[in-house]
Amino acid sequence: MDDDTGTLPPKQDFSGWFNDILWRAEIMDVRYPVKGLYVWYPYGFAIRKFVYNRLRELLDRDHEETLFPLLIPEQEFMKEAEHIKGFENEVYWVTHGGTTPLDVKLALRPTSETAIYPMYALWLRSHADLPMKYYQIVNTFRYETKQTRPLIRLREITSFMESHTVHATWDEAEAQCEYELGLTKEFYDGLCIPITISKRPDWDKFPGADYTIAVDAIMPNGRTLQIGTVHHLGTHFSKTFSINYEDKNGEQQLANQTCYGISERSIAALISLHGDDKGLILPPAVAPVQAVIVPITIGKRHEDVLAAAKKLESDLKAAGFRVKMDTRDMRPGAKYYWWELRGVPLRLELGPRDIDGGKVMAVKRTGEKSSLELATVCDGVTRVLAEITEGIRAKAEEHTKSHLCSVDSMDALNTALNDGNVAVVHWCRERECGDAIEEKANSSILGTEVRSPYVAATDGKCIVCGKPGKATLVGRTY
Ligand SMILES: Nc1ncnc2c1ncn2[C@@H]1O[C@H](COS(=O)(=O)NC(=O)[C@@H](N)CS)[C@@H](O)[C@H]1O
Ligand SMILES: [Zn+2]
Repeated sequence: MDDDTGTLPPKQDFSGWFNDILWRAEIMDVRYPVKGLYVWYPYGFAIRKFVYNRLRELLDRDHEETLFPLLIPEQEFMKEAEHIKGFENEVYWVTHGGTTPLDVKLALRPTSETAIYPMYALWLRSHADLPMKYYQIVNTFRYETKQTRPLIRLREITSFMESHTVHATWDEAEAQCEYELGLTKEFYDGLCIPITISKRPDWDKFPGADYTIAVDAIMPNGRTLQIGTVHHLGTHFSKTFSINYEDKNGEQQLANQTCYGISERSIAALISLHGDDKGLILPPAVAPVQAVIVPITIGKRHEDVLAAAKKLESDLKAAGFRVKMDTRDMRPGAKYYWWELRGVPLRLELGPRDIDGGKVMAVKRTGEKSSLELATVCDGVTRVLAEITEGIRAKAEEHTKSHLCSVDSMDALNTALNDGNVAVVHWCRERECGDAIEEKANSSILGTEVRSPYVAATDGKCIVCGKPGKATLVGRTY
């Protein structure tokens, strides 16, 4: 879309790199004239399509997809006290239809509990209707006052997956929370994104929830990004919205609920964790173009090379790969740069010598080169793409592991965070020690009950008061 002026900043300058890559790799255009609202370029939207196709595949094992209205009448939105408190400063209101003032103000959904739950109250009658497990992927609106940033903190969240489930008992709802965490782990494994899972402190849980378990990624600069949350809602909302059912004994029971959300932050983490100084590096599973064929047509064998390249392209497409052939009138080197910037995982270079030898040069976006037999090129490409995936995963795991460090003093905590790490401390879970940790180290308590292969769930002395404490993640967040 934009002619290329200059080059991408080094990834070391992460925020400069991230802002630049969004337009250079044609992900999102930030020039839309409303703060916090951004435009998907077609290429970015194609990445979103593959990422969310995968999310739908996982959700559809256990949920059904629905779609609820965007506009929520004030009286429904204002029903649940904690929910209102949590969102009253973030909700956008529609007050007019044309020039006619509306008799009832309508909220633009910041999340859809108050749109969905009045309908759940109509749908749910008997225990036989349970469990109900529905999700939608919609845009939601939050008047964010912290710094907005494309893909990370938007005022229109364009790709908001929200799951809302209803269960007969608290325990069944808890089992669903665990199920959704497992689904989220599988989703992010598919994107080669290492995650930490932890239970948010009470002061940071979702408004109206019994508890919140969050999924965080450690970004290149050591700050953490919350890329998913699962909330056990208990009967908070079913009380407010009269979501009850007749149990086996004919008694009316309040339902127990969960809700669960993932947004385009998943794509922010994908871009940020895997990219390098040359641009994006996309795991083949979600790459709109998995392999680009570049015919080397310098010299007289022009026709042979093009014919062989066309055959290669059709063979690979027939085998189900997403392949493009680049025959633009450009120097090969300029083509390489163009596709590397867009994170295409594999480049196939085909020249006269390759054809004569019945081979094609396979160049991984992660660096290594190897030559594949054209006769078995589909198996070769399958193997090489799998190697690329494992290379991307290993690099991200190494990054995450090396940015987690255990500390047992406030000084060491400050140093760890200033060095761009996430700290593992012991915390007694008392509010005042929590406040001390957050204030003295300018940090956020991410959570306890930490689940990560790189964090030992040990007990120890609270870093503030010395009383028995639990392993706790502390970081600086987006
Ligand atoms: N302004 C925002 N921009 C982008 N993503 C956001 C924004 N606010 C929240 N998210 C993402 O959306 C997820 C769900 O949001 S939430 O508030 O935690 N939870 C809910 O809204 C619940 N109703 C579950 S859907 C968060 O984990 C976070 O990854
Ligand atoms: Zn303490």
